Amino acid sequence: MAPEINGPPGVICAGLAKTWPGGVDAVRPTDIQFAAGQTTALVGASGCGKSTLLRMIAGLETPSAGTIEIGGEPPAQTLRKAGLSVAFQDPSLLPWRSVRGNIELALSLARRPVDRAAIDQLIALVGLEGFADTRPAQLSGGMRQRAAIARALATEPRLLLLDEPFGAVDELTRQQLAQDLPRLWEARGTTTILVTHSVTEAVMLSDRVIVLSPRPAEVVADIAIDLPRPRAPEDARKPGFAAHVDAVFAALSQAGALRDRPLAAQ
Ligand SMILES: Nc1ncnc2c1ncn2[C@@H]1O[C@H](COP(=O)(O)OP(=O)(O)OP(=O)(O)O)[C@@H](O)[C@H]1O
Repeated sequence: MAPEINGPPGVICAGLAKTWPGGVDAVRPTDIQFAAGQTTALVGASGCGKSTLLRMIAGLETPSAGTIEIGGEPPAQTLRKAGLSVAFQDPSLLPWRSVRGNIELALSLARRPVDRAAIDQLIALVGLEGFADTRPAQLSGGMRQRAAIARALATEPRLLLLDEPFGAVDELTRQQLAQDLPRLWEARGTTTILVTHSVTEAVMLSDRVIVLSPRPAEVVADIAIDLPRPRAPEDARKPGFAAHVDAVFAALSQAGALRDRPLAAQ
């Protein structure tokens, strides 16, 4: 069996670029480093290339140019060691398995012990108590997304990649998750990279927000979110928090990302 990865990995993208077949340039040659154990949000206009960037880091798309190293190894290696989890917009749960069954399968595939109590804790963390034995078709879209988040967390990944994981989740649950998840990532020492359309959510969750230009994506601002943790929903109204949100919006505006389609302030 492959050895375990010890500690959260840093991620280094060097000259990373993606041109889709047909000539659509999604990501311009880009150098980005994600520090070990930090949470970084990627924000930018719709269609700018955020998901493409994240999918390349996940090893799900092949870069047209450049390299990605996760803790010094290529993404495929990290995937093989089950050190990487993804939760994307489309939850892709197996329809014939319950919430618990989907989580158990992820653990089995990662060759991790199936600990019923730990699974119950995760299901409770994402607010799905009472739905452990329910199949995806009987869940709402937001509940399916939360089940996918629980599944992504179950294997205790060293690197967690989240693409709009709360897209269909209701506002109150989003706020709860935005409080609970960073605590878990901190306790476990997870390197987290997330894509979100919400600037407030980016600031609430992250140590750092990277602002991308309209397509093809390139880094236009790199903003440290040096606000104390834990952060609560009411903190969003405090001047320090609002100043960070304003800084992200200013960078988006300067990059021309707000021209056609404003990003949500919430
Ligand atoms: N599989 C694919 N084949 C061809 N083009 C693609 C593919 N996936 C994405 N694209 C194109 O790449 C560009 C960037 O898409 P991407 O999904 O990365 O953007 P995004 O910033 O994540 O968008 P959104 O915020 O709306 O989810 C778009 O022009 C899109 O049409």
